[in-house]
Order: sequence, then C-alpha cells, then structure tokens
Amino acid sequence: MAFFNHLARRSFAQSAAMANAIKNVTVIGSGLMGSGIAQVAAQTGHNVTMVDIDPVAVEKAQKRIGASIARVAKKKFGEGDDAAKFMNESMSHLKTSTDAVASVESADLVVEAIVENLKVKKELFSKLDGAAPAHTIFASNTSSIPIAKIAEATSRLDRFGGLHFFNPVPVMKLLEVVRIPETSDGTYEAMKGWGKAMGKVTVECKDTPGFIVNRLLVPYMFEAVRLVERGEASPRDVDTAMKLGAGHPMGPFELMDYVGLDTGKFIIDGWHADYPDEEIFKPSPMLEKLVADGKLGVKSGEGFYSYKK
Ligand SMILES: CCCCCCCC(=O)CC(=O)SCCNC(=O)CCNC(=O)[C@H](O)C(C)(C)COP(=O)(O)OP(=O)(O)OC[C@H]1O[C@@H](n2cnc3c(N)ncnc32)[C@H](O)[C@@H]1OP(=O)(O)O
Ligand SMILES: NC(=O)C1=CN([C@@H]2O[C@H](COP(=O)(O)OP(=O)(O)OC[C@H]3O[C@@H](n4cnc5c(N)ncnc54)[C@H](O)[C@@H]3O)[C@@H](O)[C@H]2O)C=CC1
Repeated sequence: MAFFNHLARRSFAQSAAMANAIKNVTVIGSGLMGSGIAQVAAQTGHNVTMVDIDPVAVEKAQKRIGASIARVAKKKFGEGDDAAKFMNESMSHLKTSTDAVASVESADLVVEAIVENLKVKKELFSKLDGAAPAHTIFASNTSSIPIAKIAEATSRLDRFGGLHFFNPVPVMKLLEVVRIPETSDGTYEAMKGWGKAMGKVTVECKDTPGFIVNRLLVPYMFEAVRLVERGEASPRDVDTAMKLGAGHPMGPFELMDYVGLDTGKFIIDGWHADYPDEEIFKPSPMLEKLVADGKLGVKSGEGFYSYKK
C-alpha cells in the first residue's frame, strides 16, 4: 500500500510541479468562454493575455469581465478595500491583444476558445505552432470537436489536449481534461494541475463526441426542441418542468439561449455530418431558423426568448 501511496504522492507532486510551471496563459477568443477563462486565470494569479480577431469583442469582453469580477469580489469580500484590492489585482494580471502570434511568444499554455469551427481552429493552431516556444502546451475548449482532429494541424501532439470549461466559467466548478493518444503524461498532469490551480474540479474523459457533459446535455437539449416542434408543450413549460421536476437551475431553452444558439448549431451540424444515421444528432429546423434570423440567444438579445430591455 505504501508503494501506491508513494506513486499517488509522486503523481500529485508531478502535476503540481507541472502546473506551477504554467504562469503565462494566452486565451484566444474573448467571447462568452474566452473572457470567462481569462478572468478566472487572472483571478488565480496567472499572467493572462486574452486575444480576439475582433477588437469590438475584446472591448465587450473587458466590460463583461469587469462586471463579473465585481460579482465575485462582492461574493468573496462583501464591499470595501479587500474587494477593491482583489479586483485591481485580478485586472492587473490581464492584458488584451488582437495579435495572436505575438501573444504566444512567452506562453506556457495556450487555451483556444474561438468559434466552434474545425477549419478555423486548425488554421489558428497551425499559425501558433510556429510562433509558440517548444514547451508551450496547446489546449482547445471545444464543446464537440475531437481534440485529435484539431491537434493534427500542429507538430506538438504530445503537448496538445482538451480543457473544456463550463459557462459561466467563474461559477461552474467543472473542467473536463481530455488527452489524445499522443498527449504526454507530463502534459496531461500539467493540464490537470492547472485546472486545480484555476479552482476547478477536473474529470478525465476520452476524446469522444461531447466528452461527458455535452454528450448527455446536447441530445437532451435537442430532444426538448423536438418536443416543442411536435407541438407537445411550450418552451416556457418545458423549462418550468425541468427546473421544478428535475431540479435544473435553468431549463433547456433558457440554457440554450444562455450558451448561444450558434454554438448549438455548430455542434449538432458537426455530429450529424460525422454520424448521419444517429437520430439524436439530427439538426432541428426550429433552431436552424432562429440562427438564420440572427437570433442567437442572450448574446444577440433574442433566441427562444427575448432579452431586449
Ligand atoms: C444547443 C446545445 C448548446 C450546447 C453548447 C455547449 C456548452 C458547453 O460546451 C458546456 C457548457 O457550458 S453547458 C452549460 C453549463 N452551465 C449551466 O448549466 C448553467 C446553469 N445555470 C446556472 O447554474 C445558474 O442559472 C447561473 C449560475 C448561470 C445563474 O445563477 P442564478 O440563476 O441563481 O442567478 P444569479 O443569482 O445571477 O447567480 C447565482 C450566483 O452566481 C454568481 N454568478 C452568476 N453569473 C456570474 C458570472 N457571470 N460571473 C460571476 N458570478 C456569477 C452570482 O454572483 C450569484 O452569486 P450570489 O451573488 O452569491 O447569489
Ligand atoms: N458557449 C458555451 O456555453 C460554451 C462554449 N464552448 C466552446 O468554446 C468556444 C467558444 O465559444 P463561445 O465563447 O460561446 O463563442 P463566442 O461566439 O462567444 O466567442 C467566440 C470568439 O472567438 C473569436 N474568434 C473567432 N475566430 C477567431 C480567430 N481566428 N482568432 C481569434 N479570435 C477568433 C470571435 O471574434 C468571438 O469573439 C467554442 O469552441 C465553443 O464550442 C465550451 C463550453 C461552453
């Protein structure tokens, strides 16, 4: 038994040491998730550069982070000096940029949280592979795309993995840590250790569609839409039913609006293309129409529900 305790201690020490080596974090994508990941990394003392292709998105992200850090500070310290110190300290760790290549020059870890599109993700990682130091770990926050398919755009498969956070990142405790066959043990330990340094509870999962949560959640959400498409209930009643009947904090329609209907569409389109005979991966005409009409949920002011003030 002592031998196994020794191994466990060694592995924990190894992951802690590897995670300690992760100080400089570059987050590419400053949308719903990238801004949340950058915020938590800054709050936990990492030097963070948050990058976006769109300068307006960077500005919006800074506002979102400011508001969110204020909620976290209030929750941790109430009002007063300690809250202000926490906010200032966190923000002092955060830089922004629109130059992805320059932003990875001294990165220990790059976390990608850009649009859920394999081609765009591969183009980005291929570009960064030549610019980042040899030791830099690359990770994707993808909801649904196989990590192996993204990683093949680079020459650092042993330093590549998945770090799947949950929305809103400052609140949701879970982090799914995914390895591909080539991910080295050191990289995997470093990613898990960093997740813990970020205050998250990590779970391990194979590189399968949707990892754990989304493999269960996305089919559930699309079944909810199909139930409404069949005229069996309204979105509001489905949400009420799942909150009061299953104890969910949000019903499926509220949650789809919260996470973004465009992301939902990207996910189901990808899975339908890969698994055309899988009934539960079939796209939804109702969701297609909403996205085509630019109704993406909270982030566009309207989705299944309207959020216009
Ligand atoms: C079609 C398929 C699409 C699939 C897309 C893929 C998605 C993925 O890949 C993976 C995912 O993320 S799946 C989504 C996972 N997230 C959830 O399920 C969220 C469910 N909702 C909740 O937990 C609460 O409604 C929630 C926490 C959001 C809000 O809580 P409440 O309803 O109680 O409202 P509040 O009172 O405002 O908040 C409760 C406490 O949390 C703090 N808080 C909330 N939002 C925050 C934020 N953004 N930043 C910082 N703090 C925040 C808030 O401070 C409050 O704390 P107290 O002040 O102590 O009450
Ligand atoms: N929305 C959610 O609840 C969750 C989403 N995810 C995943 O996280 C990723 C991002 O999702 P969201 O934050 O919701 O999307 P979003 O649409 O809010 O943000 C995406 C950001 O990426 C930027 N971007 C696009 N192409 C870029 C490029 N080539 N270089 C730099 N920036 C670029 C866009 O300007 C935008 O600001 C996706 O892969 C998604 O599947 C993971 C967990 C939860």
